[in-house]
Amino acid sequence: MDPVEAVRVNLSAAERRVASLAGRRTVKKEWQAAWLVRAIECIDLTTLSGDDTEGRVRRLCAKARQPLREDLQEALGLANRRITTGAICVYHRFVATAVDALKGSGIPVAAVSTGFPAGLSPFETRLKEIEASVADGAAEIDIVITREHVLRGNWQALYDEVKAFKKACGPAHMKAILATGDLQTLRNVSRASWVAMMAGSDFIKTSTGKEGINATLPVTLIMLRAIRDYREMTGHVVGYKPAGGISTAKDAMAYLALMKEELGNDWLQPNLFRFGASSLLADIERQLEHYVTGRYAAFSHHAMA
Ligand SMILES: O=C[C@H](O)COP(=O)(O)O
Repeated sequence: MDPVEAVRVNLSAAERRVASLAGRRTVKKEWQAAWLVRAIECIDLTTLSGDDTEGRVRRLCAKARQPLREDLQEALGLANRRITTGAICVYHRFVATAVDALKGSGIPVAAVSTGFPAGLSPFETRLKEIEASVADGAAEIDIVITREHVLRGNWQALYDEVKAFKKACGPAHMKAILATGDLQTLRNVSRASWVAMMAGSDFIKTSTGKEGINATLPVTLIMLRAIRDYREMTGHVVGYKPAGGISTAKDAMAYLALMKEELGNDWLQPNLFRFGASSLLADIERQLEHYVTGRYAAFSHHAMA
């Protein structure tokens, strides 16, 4: 736990670094369109509502297969490119439905398991939920950590928990949701990131989307630096997923710029970067339509599910 104990974070430097982002990097016209297409390919298209239904999940899967209207894709000169979202993200109950709806597409299904969003159901139940999601065909499992372990500084307990979740995932990729809005300090965010990576997480993810504060750029900076330092120390490459409240093309551009500057182009691919988002795609499609036609469509023209 030495690297975990050694973590220090300079809050004002992190805020300054993030604040300078918009002034230093502007991406316009065809470059912006290209970045937005890449953003689409990195979306975990998500529905995590109490009123989710099989019908909604099937419609979302159809959208994941064809996230950009054909005429827009053609106008962007991408008619021959197969564009899909990075994954679909659903509750365990809808994994089998999504796997069926995505058959033949190669699009993975991610399940939020382990008593999402609070992660407070019995430990054995959480392990069984992971196993059930994998058995139903989930290729990716988004686990939630026990925040109390972080708040009490019980890093060994956090490590043991995440390690057990990873084992239960078997061949499925594991994304560890840190629920950063609950962790009180950026130092805790960094320490939890280290522990989650040491315990074998394939991705670290900010939020469930249900905390009071979800993904932010300062939190992202801290998590990306942890990923970078962890790679330097161990050679292990870990992906990043900001989630919750990312709903505009402008937000997406800021995250992509930070990824590029902090970790480089390798992290601008769906194997190492995902947006967890339910409504981001609609705004990106709207911006791309504006780029192609010069007009903005109503949000309802780009309905999600
Ligand atoms: O993991 C994904 C989040 O739950 C989605 O959050 P959002 O609905 O704010 O986009």
